[in-house]
Amino acid sequence: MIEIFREFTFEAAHRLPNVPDGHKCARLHGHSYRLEVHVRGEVDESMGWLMDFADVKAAVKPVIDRLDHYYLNEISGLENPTSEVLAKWVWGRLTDVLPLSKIVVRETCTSGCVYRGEQ
Ligand SMILES: Nc1nc2c(c(=O)[nH]1)N=C([C@H](O)[C@H](O)COP(=O)(O)OP(=O)(O)OP(=O)(O)O)CN2
Ligand SMILES: [Zn+2]
Repeated sequence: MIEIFREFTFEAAHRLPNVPDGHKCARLHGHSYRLEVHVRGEVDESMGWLMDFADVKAAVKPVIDRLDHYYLNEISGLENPTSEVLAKWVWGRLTDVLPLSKIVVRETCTSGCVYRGEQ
């Protein structure tokens, strides 16, 4: 078993509607999000790879296109767009097309979320 990953970036705005009064994240703001999509499986011996990185990119493109330069709160399922909710949402959009092992969402250089599916 081996794991490969590809990293993506997108810009998006959000606010967190359920935080306590006065919390800064209740205000509209934006992030340069970074998204890692990890897939796992066996190496194809003749190719020497699990799958082509380009195929990972192609599978994730519709997800990035749905998020990039949007107001996340307006997207169905992202009404409360925390990193955790976003990671699960991405997993849900990709689980039928890629052998996922992990989704990593980074909101900032220092904060993010890792989702490994329901285990
Ligand atoms: N568990 C979570 N906590 C927070 C989330 C989240 O998605 N999950 N999101 C936020 C905000 O979106 C915020 O914009 C990012 O948080 P934070 O790292 O605290 O922001 P800063 O870069 O401004 O951090 P400072 O250390 O205050 O500079 C908040 N929490
Ligand atoms: Zn934020």
